[in-house]
Amino acid sequence: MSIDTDRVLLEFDNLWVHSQRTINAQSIKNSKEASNKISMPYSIYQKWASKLTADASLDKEPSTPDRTLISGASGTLLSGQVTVLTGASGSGKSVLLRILAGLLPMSSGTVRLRNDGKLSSDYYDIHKTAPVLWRQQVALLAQHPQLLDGSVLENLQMPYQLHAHQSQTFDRDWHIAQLEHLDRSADFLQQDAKHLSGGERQLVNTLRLLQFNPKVLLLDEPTAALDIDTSTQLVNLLFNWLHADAQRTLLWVTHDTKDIMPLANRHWHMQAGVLTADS
Ligand SMILES: Nc1ncnc2c1ncn2[C@@H]1O[C@H](COP(=O)(O)OP(=O)(O)OP(=O)(O)O)[C@@H](O)[C@H]1O
Repeated sequence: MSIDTDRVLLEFDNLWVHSQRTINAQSIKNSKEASNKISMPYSIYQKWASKLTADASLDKEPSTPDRTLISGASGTLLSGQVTVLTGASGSGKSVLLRILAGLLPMSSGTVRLRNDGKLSSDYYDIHKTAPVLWRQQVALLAQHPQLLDGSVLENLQMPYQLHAHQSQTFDRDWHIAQLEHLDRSADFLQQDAKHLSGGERQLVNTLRLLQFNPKVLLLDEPTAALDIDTSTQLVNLLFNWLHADAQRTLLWVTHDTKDIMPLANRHWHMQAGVLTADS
């Protein structure tokens, strides 16, 4: 299948992100219009959109000076590959991931995702794609997962109530097969999410994302708070997912250069908002 590997799945070009000024009247108007069009986006999108409305003074200059968070970042994510992103705290790694996931507005630049569907364009453009559609394909796994009250099963099924996933069917057998890889029986589905350990919460959060088959998975230090065994299980889960389909890619932010770096195909580094790639 060499024809399918090393293809560009996602590319971003000349991304600039500034604090404050990125939140302007036009970006709010665009986000509201996009939100209206898709009728029921993820709650995180709604929270973000309402925060923009509450925080931003639409036609006024920002009250604090502009700060450049990302300076002209460009890069490509290739199919079947793991790209590791390192950098000091505060260098802009999480900001880059949230931009690529469509969770933060950028000041300028482009992000494009390969489209193998029957639409006329070969790529989805982040600026022209409904956020909920974008996030189905470019998913962000954060360090601290948010679970709802209820069982593991209810947490996994919850996204199917959203408009975006109403045409899809929850696949219990797929989850049970994944749980077997994680040394857990089907009984795990009935556990109360409130009583899960931090590691178990992360596993549930990961399954909740993977069940929708994203093409691009953005990982923001997902193993940072986990013990070694759970961390190993999560890494195995993520690599099984990556290798199950040639049209997938991982971008992995980590400070753990000992365990994760040897698994990487490529290494990027962020320093004060400037992204560089090892040759
Ligand atoms: N929405 C935002 N608006 C303004 N500034 C932000 C926003 N999000 C992050 N920042 C700032 O951008 C800088 C980079 O933050 P970021 O979270 O990307 O760092 P990081 O490299 O992921 O660090 P760490 O390794 O500690 O997680 C920080 O100074 C942070 O305060």
